Amino acid sequence: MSELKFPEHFIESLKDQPGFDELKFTEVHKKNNPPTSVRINPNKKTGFANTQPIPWCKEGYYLTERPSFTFDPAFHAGCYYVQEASSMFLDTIFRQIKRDYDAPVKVLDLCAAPGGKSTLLASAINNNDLLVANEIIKTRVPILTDNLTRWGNANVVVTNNDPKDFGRLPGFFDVMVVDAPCSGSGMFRKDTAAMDEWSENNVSLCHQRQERILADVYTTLKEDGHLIYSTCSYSAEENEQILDWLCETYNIESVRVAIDPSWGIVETQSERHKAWGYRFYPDKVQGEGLFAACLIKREPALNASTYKSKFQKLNPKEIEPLKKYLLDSDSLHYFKVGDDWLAIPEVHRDSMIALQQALYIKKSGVRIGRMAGKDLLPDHELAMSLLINEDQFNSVALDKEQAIAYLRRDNINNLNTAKPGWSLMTFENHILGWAKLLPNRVNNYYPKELRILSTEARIKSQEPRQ
Ligand SMILES: C[S@@+](CC[C@H](N)C(=O)[O-])C[C@H]1O[C@@H](n2cnc3c(N)ncnc32)[C@H](O)[C@@H]1O
Repeated sequence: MSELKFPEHFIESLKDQPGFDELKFTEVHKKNNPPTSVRINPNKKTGFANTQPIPWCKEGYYLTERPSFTFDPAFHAGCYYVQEASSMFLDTIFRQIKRDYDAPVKVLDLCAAPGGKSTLLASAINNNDLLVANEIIKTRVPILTDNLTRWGNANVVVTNNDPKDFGRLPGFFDVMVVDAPCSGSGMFRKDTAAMDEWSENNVSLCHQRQERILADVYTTLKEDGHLIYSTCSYSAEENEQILDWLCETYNIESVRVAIDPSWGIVETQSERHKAWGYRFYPDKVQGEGLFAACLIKREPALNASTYKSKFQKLNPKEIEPLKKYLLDSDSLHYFKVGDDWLAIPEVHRDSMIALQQALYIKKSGVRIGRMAGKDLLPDHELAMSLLINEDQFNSVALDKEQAIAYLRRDNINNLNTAKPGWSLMTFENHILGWAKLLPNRVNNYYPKELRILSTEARIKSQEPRQ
């Protein structure tokens, strides 16, 4: 057991919290062996040896050991996401409330980078639903877009906005997930450095910021729409007290989530309004600290603004040559950004018009590529997308060594059997990206910014942090 010193006043501040067991909580932090868990992409399935299902998430699994994710091509193909198990509880909440909606839903993930909850939501929604994943901090947007590009869903938009910008879209969303920035105590076991930043004062500052974020974004939720609120903090100020503040400030009701007692999750109620909350303690569940709650807005939203299309009028002749590269190509809306062609399911056309005018969009639907004469210069997003019509492209099956060389953006020659031209590089039937095969060499088009560097830093950064 290693030396462990919690920040001053931390343990005292938790003493009266429901379900808090000081002895067991301290022991589990001393042992410091957090479980490794992954969530499988249901559309790009892959397998792991020796797994155990995570009971509150359909596609979540504990692994008995931590493999080198960096050197696993299936990771880069978007076959799974490395995610802390407690965070996957969103799956239980979302699937439960989704049953109340007959029509397609629009979902906002407000604090989305690096994309753990967004990729979970992308798998839980249907094709006619839409996910908007937003991140306020510009430097954190690329990791979010990369993770969602790998995941492959076409009905996803990534934005880079301040929560108050969503005031331009009153009553737009049916479901809003606010995975708020917090004091981070729930991550102490995995990230002991987080302990240095913890203080009672920081908890109060986080509480104020959480109220501000929720107040800024509240109008974008529809009447009878659901708000899912979560933190990775144990402090009541950031959790149950936020629920009481919401109930006092708005006409909003708490939703009780059905959980199985064997899961070890502690159900709590806020002091004044008895709003339901769900606490994860690492001595009771196989996972890190988390708090989650679900509420439903019971007041009319302001009238939605109307937005007129800014899309260029397109000549159907221009779109025709693109269609063969995509599955379900007649059900898509095509548009151009600069010289690049993009596509999103046609059902989201009006939503795209509103989003384009209200927000700063960083990614929408699938970037297909650009036409050079009659030829398509295909984009990496197309290769990763679930919409790609693979029959239209040559592909080369790489062995593990070649796949890693490709993902490093090294030279990959000796592809003797391959035909010249654009070709998909695959590993065990999973697409990794593009290469252009020339008679005497191979041009590697794997995006430079995604290439494997020799450390594991990139993969670790996929997991949620503050
Ligand atoms: C807990 S993390 C989100 C983790 C993410 N939901 C996931 O599952 O991968 C909180 C996010 O909120 C963002 N954030 C920080 N300050 C914010 C603010 N004032 N408004 C909105 N988001 C903020 C952070 O940049 C961070 O990406």
